[in-house]
Amino acid sequence: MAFLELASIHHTYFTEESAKVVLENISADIEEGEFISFIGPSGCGKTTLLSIIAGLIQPTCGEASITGLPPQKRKNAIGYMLQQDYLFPWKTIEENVLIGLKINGSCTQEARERCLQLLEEIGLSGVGSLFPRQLSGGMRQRAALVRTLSTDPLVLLLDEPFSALDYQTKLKLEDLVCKTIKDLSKTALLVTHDIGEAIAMSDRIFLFAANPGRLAKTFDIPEELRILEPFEARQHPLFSQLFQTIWKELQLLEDQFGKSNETPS
Ligand SMILES: Nc1ncnc2c1ncn2[C@@H]1O[C@H](COP(=O)(O)OP(=O)(O)OP(=O)(O)O)[C@@H](O)[C@H]1O
Repeated sequence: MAFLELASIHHTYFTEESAKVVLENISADIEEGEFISFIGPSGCGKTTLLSIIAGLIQPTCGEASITGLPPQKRKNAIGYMLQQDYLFPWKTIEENVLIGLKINGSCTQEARERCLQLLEEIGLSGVGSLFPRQLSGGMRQRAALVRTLSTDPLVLLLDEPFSALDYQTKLKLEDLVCKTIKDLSKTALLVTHDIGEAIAMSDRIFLFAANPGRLAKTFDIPEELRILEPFEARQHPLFSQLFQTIWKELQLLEDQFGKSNETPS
């Protein structure tokens, strides 16, 4: 039995005028500790699928389930990190990082120390008393990662967490986030538009087709790349081969998506 199971998920958004089928028959098994990236044309439903996995949206049909976890333990099983850091500007970094624990009523001395340790490991020692405005975008996003990890979730959902950062910061953060996630043995699902980022960080890539969103292909990242840090993986000859293969597949899907969106004359 898989750790995280997506079972025949369909989702339709209903508005007053119409019903839009966004996801169709998404099924996949994800193992504990796997890092999976979701890529696909804009609007194919990647964020909707993450929201379903997070339990923020109830799918029209099907189910996303974390096996072996009783319902009362699922509440804190998932951490969600977004493109924007959403740190509270009036709170210090330490207060921001600990906020999830406080809301949960689980801000024990041990949990607090674990968070502060994580801040240090992620290169943010000494910034706990500063306010978000006093940090760079990359530092704020690192603080947001620590906040996401503070409640010790089993599954991390990462929705384009690096897309608002400059290229150099993004590359550095990819290495750091990958290492942190591996060291803590978390299961991670990343939504990205960056094929290189997906190849460099993941164990597998799910390529989605659009209109309606469905799982078109799965790519297993070769062992030679998976053992490398993302930055090193980008230099490996297999990286560019895989990049080209996925790029071509994505172009085909985007062409099909474009055609399916054309209105007949
Ligand atoms: N609350 C909503 N109500 C109605 N339609 C919605 C809602 N949220 C998203 N949609 C539509 O569902 C489709 C999928 O959206 P979603 O954000 O999941 O796609 P995505 O693949 O993450 O897109 P992108 O890559 O551009 O971020 C889009 O057509 C979007 O307009």
